[in-house]
This record gives sequence, C-alpha cells and structure tokens, in this order.
Amino acid sequence: MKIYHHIDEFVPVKNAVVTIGTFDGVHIGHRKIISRLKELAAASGGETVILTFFPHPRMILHPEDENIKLITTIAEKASLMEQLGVDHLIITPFSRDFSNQSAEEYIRDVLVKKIGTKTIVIGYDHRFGKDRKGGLEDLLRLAPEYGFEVLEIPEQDINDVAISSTRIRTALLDGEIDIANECLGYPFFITGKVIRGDQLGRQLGYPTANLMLEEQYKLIPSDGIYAVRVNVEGKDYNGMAYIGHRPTVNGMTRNIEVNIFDFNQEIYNKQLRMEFLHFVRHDIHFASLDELVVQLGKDKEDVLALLVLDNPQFNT
Ligand SMILES: Cc1cc2nc3c(=O)[nH]c(=O)nc-3n(C[C@H](O)[C@H](O)[C@H](O)COP(=O)(O)O)c2cc1C
Ligand SMILES: Nc1ncnc2c1ncn2[C@@H]1O[C@H](COP(=O)(O)OP(=O)(O)O)[C@@H](O)[C@H]1O
Repeated sequence: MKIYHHIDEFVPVKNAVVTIGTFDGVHIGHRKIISRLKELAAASGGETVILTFFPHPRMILHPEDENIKLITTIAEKASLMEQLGVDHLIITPFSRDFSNQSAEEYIRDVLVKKIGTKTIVIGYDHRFGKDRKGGLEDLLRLAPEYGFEVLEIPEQDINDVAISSTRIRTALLDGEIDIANECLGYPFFITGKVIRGDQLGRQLGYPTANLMLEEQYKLIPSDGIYAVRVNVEGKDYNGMAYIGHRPTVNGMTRNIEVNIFDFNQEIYNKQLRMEFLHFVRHDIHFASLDELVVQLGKDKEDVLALLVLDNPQFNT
C-alpha cells in the first residue's frame, strides 16, 4: 500500500475506485466497504484509493482538547488498511483551503484531476465542499460530464458503520472488551514505548513494563485488569495488563502496565504492541502490598483460565 501525506503527492492511477471517510477503528462496517471497493477494482482492473483526513481541524485548533479520542491512531489505521490490501491511502490535512473549495471545485480538482476517480463509493449522507454544501446529488449530476460512476452505500450500512464506532468507543470506556472486539473484527490494540516506572514491580515478583503511548488522542480503555497478548520485537506473549492510578501505592499518574508471562528481558525503550482480549476485574485499593501480591497471583490464574477458554489447546 502506498501512503501519501498530502493530496498533492498523489499521481492519478488507472481506474481509481475511491472512497472517502474517517475509518476510525477500521471495524467490520468499514471492512465491508473496503471489500466492496476491492471487488469493484478487481472487476475493472483498477486500483483502490481511500481518502482520509488528518489531523482533524479540532486537533489543530485545540491540541489540548482531551475529548478527541480515537480507536486507532493514523499509523494504526494505515497498518490495518494495508493488511486489508488497500492500494493507496491519501491522508490529507483538513485545511482551510481544502474545506473552502466549492462542491464543484472539489469534484473537478480533487476527485477527477488529482485522483483520477473512475468509481466513487460513497455514503448517502456524505457532505463535502464549502459549508458542506456538496453531496451525493452533486456527484450524480457531474458524473456524466467527468466520466465517473457513483455507487451509493445504502443508509443501513452507513448507520451500521456509525453505530459500530460509537459502540466500540463506549464499550472500551466501559471495559467491555468482548463487545468492542466483536464490532472491530479483531482485538483492540495499543502501541507504545516501554518506559521506566518505580521499579517496584520486580520486588513484588511481578515486573510490569510501563507503556507510553505515541499519540495523546488514542482512546485508552477503562481502568482495570485485562488478559492481553503482547508483541515484543516480533514475538507474541500472553500477559496481564493494568490500567489505573495504582491506588494501593498512591500513584499519581494513570499507568498502562503489563506483566508478560514466561518472559524475562529488559525491554526499556522498546516498542510494544498490546492486544486486549478480556476484562478481568476493576482496580482495587488494597490496604497493603501483601494483599496486592496475593491478588496478582489470582489475576494470573484468572487470565490463564480465560486463555484456555479461548483456546482449549493452550497449555498452561
Ligand atoms: C495484573 C495487575 C493488576 C494490578 N492491580 C492493581 C490494583 O488492583 N490496585 C493497585 O493499586 N495496583 C494494581 N496494579 C499495579 C501495581 O500496583 C504496580 O504494578 C506496582 O505498583 C509496580 O509498579 P511499577 O511498574 O511502577 O514498579 C496491578 C498490576 C498488574 C500487573
Ligand atoms: N515478565 C516481564 N514482564 C514485564 N516486564 C519485564 C518482565 N521481565 C523483565 N521485565 C523488564 O522489567 C521492567 C519492569 O520491572 P519493574 O520492576 O516493574 O520496573 P518499572 O517500574 O521500571 O516498570 C520492564 O520494563 C522490562 O524491561
């Protein structure tokens, strides 16, 4: 997959089959649209193109705005689309100039001239151009003149897409990982760098790699303990993760930590990818570290039991 960080970098391709959208999470609804795109491209000997906007204007105007939380970072989105076999991903900033184009200019200059659109797959409610005045009706009106075809994504499918994104965000914030994963079609994951903590974990017998996320707009699931799968330097491990303020030790920051099973390596500054499989329990304020350690032993048993349920062949 080729990635372009501005629409101007794109060189028109043969029979471009195009769709436009945010695609946050690249969930099952998005996957359906992407497979449709691929079928159309295959049938016409064309290439699939996704146009997405990043950063969102709200992110530029209010970088401190804590409310913008996305299921996937732009890098994660690109990697998921690549796995799905998308040919071209254009990530263009949602600038003032861009949003000030009239609907007709947008169709002519962006879709036709810059992308070379032959087929556009678009939701019934998609708006574009200055004051969001453009829509499906403009695409249909100008299609014969510019020689492209318009395929409308049915209302039901668009609603499914919107419902899924909201549902996934809510589920993650409620610790309902199973629901989020079902809507995503793959396990929710985060990526980050291992940073130093208080070095207390190893003394408790449970070293925990502390993660620093790359992007502050990434949605972090609710506080609690999770069964996870961790990828370090290309290898997968099981583990138990913790998200919270560590009330037992009066922690000040919201930590994301993971104790990796059957693992004993120093991995400070390494990149780690963590998939969330199940929610295990809520955060607890223990009266002593001894009680926390007893609970950590139980957590490990609970996580291993969940992994056996997922995969009866799993050998603890
Ligand atoms: C599976 C798991 C469950 C945890 N549960 C709790 C908890 O319920 N309450 C709490 O205060 N801290 C909890 N912690 C966090 C520990 O307090 C933390 O790992 C310990 O303070 C070590 O921190 P360090 O990595 O900064 O050295 C948990 C950690 C793990 C890995
Ligand atoms: N099984 C393991 N799980 C997680 N981290 C481990 C493990 N074994 C060794 N480590 C290393 O130990 C560090 C965690 O130990 P810990 O005492 O909790 O220190 P810190 O407070 O700096 O995270 C990790 O960052 C990693 O480099």
